[in-house]
This record gives sequence, C-alpha cells and structure tokens, in this order.
Amino acid sequence: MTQTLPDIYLHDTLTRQKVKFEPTTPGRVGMYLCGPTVYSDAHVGHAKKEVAFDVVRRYFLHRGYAVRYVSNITDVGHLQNDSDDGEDKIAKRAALEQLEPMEVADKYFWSFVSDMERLNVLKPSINPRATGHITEQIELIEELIARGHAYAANGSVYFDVRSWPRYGVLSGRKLDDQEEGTREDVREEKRDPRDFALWKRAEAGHIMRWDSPWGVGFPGWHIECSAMSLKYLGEGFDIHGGGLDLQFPHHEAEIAQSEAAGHAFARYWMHNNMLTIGGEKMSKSKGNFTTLADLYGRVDPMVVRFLLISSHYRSITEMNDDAFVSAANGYRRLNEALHEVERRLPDAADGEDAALSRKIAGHVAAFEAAMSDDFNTPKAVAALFGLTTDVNAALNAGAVPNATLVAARDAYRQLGGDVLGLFADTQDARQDDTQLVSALMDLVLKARQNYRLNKQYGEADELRDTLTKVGVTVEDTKDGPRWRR
Ligand SMILES: Nc1ncnc2c1ncn2[C@@H]1O[C@H](COP(=O)(O)OP(=O)(O)OP(=O)(O)O)[C@@H](O)[C@H]1O
Ligand SMILES: [Zn+2]
Repeated sequence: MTQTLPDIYLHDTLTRQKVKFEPTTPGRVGMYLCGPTVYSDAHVGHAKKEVAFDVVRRYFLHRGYAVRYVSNITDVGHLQNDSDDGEDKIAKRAALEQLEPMEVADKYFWSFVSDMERLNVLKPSINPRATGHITEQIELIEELIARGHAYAANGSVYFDVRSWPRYGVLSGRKLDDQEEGTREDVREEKRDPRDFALWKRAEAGHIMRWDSPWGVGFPGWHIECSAMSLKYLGEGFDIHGGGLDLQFPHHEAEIAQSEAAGHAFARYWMHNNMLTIGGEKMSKSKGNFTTLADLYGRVDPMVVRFLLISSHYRSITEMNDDAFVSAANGYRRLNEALHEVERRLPDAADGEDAALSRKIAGHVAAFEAAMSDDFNTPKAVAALFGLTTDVNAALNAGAVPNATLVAARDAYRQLGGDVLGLFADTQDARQDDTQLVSALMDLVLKARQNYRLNKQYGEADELRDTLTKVGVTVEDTKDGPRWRR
C-alpha cells in the first residue's frame, strides 16, 4: 500500500512560526546541534535535548532523507556563568580533579557517549571539537575584523554589536544586557557592554593557549559553533538546534558573527524546552540535577527515553517519580503488544483481517501526521497506543492472520522503533541476545540428538521443522549438527 506522506512542518524560532521544511539540497538534511561542555557527567536535562533532536533526525531518515548530523563538543572557551570572564569550566574541573584539561574533556566525552548510547541516541555523523578547529576560528575572527565588525583590545578580540543592526534578531532582545558579573578591566576593553569575546587573551597560568595574530590566547565560546557548522555543513545549511537556554546569548552571537563575516547561516532554528525538577530547570550550576548514570541504576534507559518523548520537545518536561512510574507502564504496554505480535507471527495462518488492517493503517497515518506537524511526539505516542488498543483487542479475541500481524509488527518496529527509538537494538542488547540464542540452540540441538539416539525420529524432525519455520536451518555434519540463520 502506498500512501502520500504529509509535508514536514517545523516551528522556526527565528521567524517565530511553523514553516514548511524545504531542504537546501533535495533529499539531504544538514543539522547542527550545540553539544555538551564536557566537564561533568551528563544529567537528565542533557538527555531531553539529545533525545529531542535524535527523534527529529530519525524522522527525516524515515522519510528517506540522507542526514548529516553534526554535534560539537565544547572542550575550551566556555567560561563560568557563560560570561566573558571567569575560569574556563574545563580548566577549573581539571584543577579540582588534578587532571590535564584534555583528560577532563576525554573522560566526560566518553561518559557522555556511553550515557547517550544507552538512551538509544544515534551517534552524530561528525562530533567536532573546539580545540581541533582553532585555525578555522581564527580565520573567521580575522574576516570579522577585516569587515569592521570586530576589534582587538589588549590581546582579546570582541564582536562589535553596534556595527551589526541585526544583532537581536533571534532573541528579540533590544535592551542593553549589562553583564553584571563582568570584571572592570574586561568592561573597559569593550566598546559596548553587549560586545562579546571572539578571542580571549590567556592570562599567566592559563593552561589552554594558542598562538594567534593577537597574541597567545584561546577562542570565545560562541565562535566555535559558527566555524564548525559552516565547515561541515556549508553556507545556508538547513537546521541549527539546541536548548532554549542557548538562544541568548549563544545562538544570537552565532548568527551575528557568521552573517557579519559574509556567510549565509542556518535557515531554520529549533529549540527544545527545558527538563525541570520541582518547576526549576535542571542544571549543573543549580545543583538540582540527577546524572543519567545514577538514574540508570533505578530506571530502565528506555523508560527514560519514553518519558522524554511523551512530552513535546517545545514543552517543559517535569521529572519526578510518578512520571517515571507512568512512563514505565506506558512503555511496557507497547513493548508487550509488539512482543505478542512477534510471538504469534511464525504460526499465523495466511490471510488478512481487512478491518484490522484498515485500523492499523489509520494509526500509521495519524503517527505520520503528528510527526510531520513539528515532530509532535506525544501525539505520535498516542497513535501507537491507539494501535495497541486495537491490536490487543484482536489478539485477545483469537487468531490474527499473517498479513495483518506483519502490518502491526512493521508499525511498531518502523514507527516506535526506527523513528521514536523505543525498541532499543543497542550493541549490548544484541550481544546479550546473541549469547542467549547460542545457549538456547545448544540445548535444542542436544534435545534433538537425544531423540535421534532414542530412535524418536518423529520428535527429532518436528524440532527441526519448527526451527526451519523461524528461519533456522539445521545441518547434520560428521562433527555433529550445525545451525545457521
Ligand atoms: N535542563 C535542561 N533541559 C533541557 N536541555 C538542557 C538542560 N540543561 C542543558 N540542556 C541543553 O544541553 C546542551 C548542552 O548544555 P551544556 O553542556 O552547556 O550544559 P550546561 O549549560 O553546562 O548545563 P548547566 O546549565 O546544567 O550548567 C545545551 O543544548 C543545553 O541547552
Ligand atoms: Zn553552539
């Protein structure tokens, strides 16, 4: 059955409206996501963002697009309180843990990778690091100075916001943002308090430092994302995303410095809302966070994922124990229905239950409509629950014919599995399954050998036929029975 799928619409933060997605290059989507500053363990707030954009990426893949997904790793330049002075977050942690800054970055990068893998988040196509792209950042800063949009002062370089009237276009901020935390000497260097650092002079003792046309220093936090997104996705790339908390100043600065340097920047902006606890944003700085590593000790990572997609990416997700309990129940319901469908499939009679197949197609269409409408995952999940109600009713009523079971299985696997990422097929799970299958097959073949030794050939053949039905072939060799799928 071919069905025409709806156009994809997304909420663009820049134009503040829902717009139809049109790729720069037909059939391809380029996405850039602001990734973590790797100085401590990932918390559930980070997971909300990662899962939100993972689902966006998966939906594009499902719709046949080739997706290049670039998510950076900030390993230098992100200063305390997101301001233009204070200690570098990585360097501060390095001193605390008595590690090299790069050791801190690597430690938390790898723990981030493993936390996200357990959440079934696909790995980025490119995971560029700020420290690996110093040259590109310096080039961009030189271009900004040449065009009169940046100036050097005392070995640091600042973006001149007054030279760029479009500054404020994303956040809509017009007011002077007096940076109260900024030290006097830094304020004096700036022509306008809103000017932000592109390059910072390294004070004595600052470990992470590079040579530049302005002396020894390190890049500001914002410039890395302009340099790396343009490098890997090109002019006027499709989608830039990140958390709502990054809209200002980080994304505002990215737009200003990229456009002022003469580049066409991201065409669509997407922002996820926050994960909260007791109504407050979960954050490292507030200390109200639960790390994923801790959470996984008591909640199945797939239930965490289910909780996160049960609210829209632009809505707030409040985390508490009740939310996990209901997420666990919901997830179990879908999982059990899928597994019952798959359990029944090998023995199902040929044929179709036309009425049920029609209902399944209706739920699939509802799912596609929801996802095409700004990636409305709660509605998409509701469509899977609708599917489950109908499928369970049919399964409870008796046998369901093969073609209809296949349609149900495909709906769960392709929509719940491939798009929402709910039925994890992670490396670990595959590994466990392989070991389990191998142990079970040893038992089955031993039982068959025993039948044969006892001349119970009927039973032995029955075992072999059952295996053939589920796609396992048994061959008797001089070294004993062998099996393959
Ligand atoms: N509570 C949250 N809910 C949703 N997204 C979040 C949350 N906290 C951080 N993020 C997102 O995760 C990404 C990485 O953020 P980053 O590593 O800068 O975290 P952070 O700002 O250092 O965290 P914190 O605010 O806890 O100190 C960003 O896109 C950010 O918007
Ligand atoms: Zn960024």
